[in-house]
Amino acid sequence: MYALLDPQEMSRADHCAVDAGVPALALMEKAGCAVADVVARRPHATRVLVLCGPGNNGGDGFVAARVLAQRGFRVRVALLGERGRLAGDAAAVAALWRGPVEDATRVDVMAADLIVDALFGAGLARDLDGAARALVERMAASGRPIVAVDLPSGLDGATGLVRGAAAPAVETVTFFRRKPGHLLEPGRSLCGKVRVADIGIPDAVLDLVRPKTAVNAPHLWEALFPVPRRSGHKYDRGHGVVVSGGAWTSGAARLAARGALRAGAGLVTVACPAAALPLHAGSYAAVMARPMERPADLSALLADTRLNTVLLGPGLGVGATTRQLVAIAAPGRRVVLDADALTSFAGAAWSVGDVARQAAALVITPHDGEFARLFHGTPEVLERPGKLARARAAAARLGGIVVLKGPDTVVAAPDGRAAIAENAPAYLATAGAGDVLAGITLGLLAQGMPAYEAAAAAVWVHGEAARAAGPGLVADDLPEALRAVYTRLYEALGME
Ligand SMILES: NC(=O)C1=CN([C@@H]2O[C@H](COP(=O)(O)OP(=O)(O)OC[C@H]3O[C@@H](n4cnc5c(N)ncnc54)[C@H](OP(=O)(O)O)[C@@H]3O)[C@@H](O)[C@H]2O)[C@@H](O)CC1
Ligand SMILES: Nc1ncnc2c1ncn2[C@@H]1O[C@H](COP(=O)(O)OP(=O)(O)O)[C@@H](O)[C@H]1O
Ligand SMILES: [K+]
Repeated sequence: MYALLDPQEMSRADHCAVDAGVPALALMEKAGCAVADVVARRPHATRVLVLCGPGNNGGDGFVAARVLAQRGFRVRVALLGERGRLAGDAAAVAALWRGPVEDATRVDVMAADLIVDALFGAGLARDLDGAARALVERMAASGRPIVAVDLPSGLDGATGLVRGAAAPAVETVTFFRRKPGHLLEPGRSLCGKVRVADIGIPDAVLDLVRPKTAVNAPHLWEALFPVPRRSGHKYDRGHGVVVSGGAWTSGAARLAARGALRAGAGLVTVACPAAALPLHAGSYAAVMARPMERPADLSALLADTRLNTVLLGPGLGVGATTRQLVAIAAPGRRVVLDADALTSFAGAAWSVGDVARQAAALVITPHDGEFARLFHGTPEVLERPGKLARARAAAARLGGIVVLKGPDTVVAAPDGRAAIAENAPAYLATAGAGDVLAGITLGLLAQGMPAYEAAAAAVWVHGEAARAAGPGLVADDLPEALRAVYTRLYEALGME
């Protein structure tokens, strides 16, 4: 359900299934039938044009065409490439198609109510160009509803990036499990509704394939989610510290502190310049505000070892003082770096690697801009194709957890595990939402949750809180909306 397989992993799953005795042709038949089922359920589609490519994606198209014709649809098939060059299972199923096979480079895409895009799927090997690209562009311009087989052709299943061109589908039928490209933008927006068809690959093959990417959902972290115990007290639930900027920029730290408390931290202290004290004290009475005029004041505050989890960044200011505060906070503590704390290390990712080595745990929560600044001059991270690979490379480079935010937030660990979020509504992109996320992460870390799971859980509950708050959301609503999310989670996790 939740595993995401890149094309290589999917190919391994396919081979494992065949080794276990499932005939490859049967997989293709089921795949094509699943596509036909989806097409048959679409409204007003009697004339169906199936565009088949030269590989097995095209094979699925031939099966779908045959099944739809048997069900009474008026089906035309057009092939990109020469029929004589079809091989293996694709050639076998093409031979079962009794109707004409048109030349896809010349076919009139407008003479159809619906187009089945079976040109390229997992085997996309390079950017589309020439006739293939022109065909995809004609398909995209046709305005006809498109049902994509496995992936919209031209979309890279591993990265979610478009290679040359891709036509937006109304529905995409994929097989066995979804692929990262179905969740990562722009892929997600191009796929339309994604349906996963069971084609007879046994779930047990996942034990052999061992995919490292998953949808971010409670299954990943619920076993480690901190649920209050009847016999517990607040000190069991950690003490988080938010390091705040001055009065004018203290809103970000206030949002973070609220997020941390609502996420279940036992206590939250804000360390701030004196001018910001009344603002913090008046925000949530439950937040404790402590004066911090100079970095030494933070050292003094953190001398109490119970304050073992610290967030730095939101509204903190960019520069040497922030770097100094990070250096004070990191040793032996669980640390979240966001916003200004990341920009303070622009082009110096190695320094953040040092922070990770000193800290008990490190989570960074950049958006794309902060990520690009931090890893400026680190091509082995920035030049990786796609958000998932970049986040993974960054986590490996730093030795810490990377939360690369956006509509498709990726959480990545140094060991290669990664989770992609799919529950964030578009209206979550609002000023201060990221500050609340950093605070929720702090709150979960303070409660002792392992860093990868804490970061993934924070992203998920943040998205759920946005949905619970609904359209018109402002960041201030998010900590309040967490209550409904926690109520459901605690119930599901069996709170005493
Ligand atoms: N795995 C499974 O369990 C199952 C998989 N199934 C299905 O198989 C699909 C994968 O099939 P696949 O591996 O044959 O690859 P596919 O996507 O058809 O493309 C390869 C062809 O495209 C060509 N080509 C590539 N890039 C190109 C470009 N830019 N421009 C032009 N040409 C390009 C490439 O040519 P070449 O690179 O060799 O020159 C080759 O001819 C998968 O998506 C699913 O639908 C199902 O049947 C159920 C079971
Ligand atoms: N298009 C989008 N759809 C859903 N969520 C989004 C989208 N764009 C951004 N987000 C989320 O909104 C939040 C914005 O955080 P950030 O960029 O740090 O903003 P701020 O600094 O204003 O808090 C992040 O949690 C991010 O994942
Ligand atoms: K396709």
